[in-house]
Amino acid sequence: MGFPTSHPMEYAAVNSGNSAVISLSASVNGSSGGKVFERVENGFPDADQVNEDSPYSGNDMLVEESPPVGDEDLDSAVAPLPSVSRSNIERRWSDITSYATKKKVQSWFQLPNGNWELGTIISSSGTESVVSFPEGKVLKVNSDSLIPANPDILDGVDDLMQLSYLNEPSVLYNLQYRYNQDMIYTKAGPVLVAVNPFAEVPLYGNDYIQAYKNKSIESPHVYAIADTAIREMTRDEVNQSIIISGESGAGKTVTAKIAMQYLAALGGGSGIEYEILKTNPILEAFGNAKTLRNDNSSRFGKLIEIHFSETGKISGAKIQTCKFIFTSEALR
Ligand SMILES: Nc1ncnc2c1ncn2[C@@H]1O[C@H](COP(=O)(O)OP(=O)(O)OP(=O)(O)O)[C@@H](O)[C@H]1O
Repeated sequence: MGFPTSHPMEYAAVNSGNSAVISLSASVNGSSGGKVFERVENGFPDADQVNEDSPYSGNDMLVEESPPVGDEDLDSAVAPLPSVSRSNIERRWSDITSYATKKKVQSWFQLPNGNWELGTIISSSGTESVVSFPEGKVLKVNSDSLIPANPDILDGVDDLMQLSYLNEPSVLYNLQYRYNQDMIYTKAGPVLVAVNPFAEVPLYGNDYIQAYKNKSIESPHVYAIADTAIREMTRDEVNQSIIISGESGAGKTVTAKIAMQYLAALGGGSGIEYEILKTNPILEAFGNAKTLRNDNSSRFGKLIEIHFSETGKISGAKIQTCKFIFTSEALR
């Protein structure tokens, strides 16, 4: 299976980074403060709970050596490795390849052109492994260059933290798997990763806003992030911030507008929300320009403060802009 390069997709991450900021401020007791996120779990099983086959287990591994064989007899071909004993944690964690071999799972291998290719290890002899790739290609590769792939059952998980193996090709594969089904949003713990579809996707509008408001839908979405922010602001009486970051053309401005639409739908009523939304075209008229990466590239940073009254309704807004200092690359 072919796979794009290490950086196949542009993305914007909501709640991480440093480009556009939407700040929600509650008007209660003058309290203020940013959102404090919980620590991200690493997604690996508890060391006490894993079985003895796992690379996370504290037990030494003992496997035997045998010559490599062909594709046709995978069951008997897999597993033979020289006897090794591992005594420290560092070696244990780095020895995922032999675990993969033993478990007959697939591994990622990076081709010279940067693409990741998913293959099946058919034999391994210490430092070298024979890997079979799609279309009958078989390569002998350095075992250290193999990166474990996740089982098929984890394809397209909502949250990258659910992946057993959290590595670059697995993350890219999962994002692409979801993207192919118009699921452009994926969680990475408290962070939302958005892959720019550069096309209309059926994920927005009143029906979706109502669904996220009623919590009848749980898929990762900017609406869900905005919903959490507004609810936590109301509940804890603490100001909230949504930080949207990504490279030029990743979709930060569009993402900010989507978040503002949700906030306007939930906190609207007085009509002021429409005035806030209407500031976007005016700011863009003066501050955007066409570049190689983006036909409508913001040439300034934005801090949008949305103020809420005690009843949870939007009472005002303040938009601050700041100049960017561009490198020659970014100006193209
Ligand atoms: N959710 C989305 N759905 C459809 N198209 C999108 C979406 N997000 C971004 N796009 C497309 O990508 C283009 C670039 O997005 P946007 O202007 O938001 O990027 P940006 O990260 O703000 O870029 P810059 O930093 O250059 O201002 C948009 O004009 C739009 O065509």
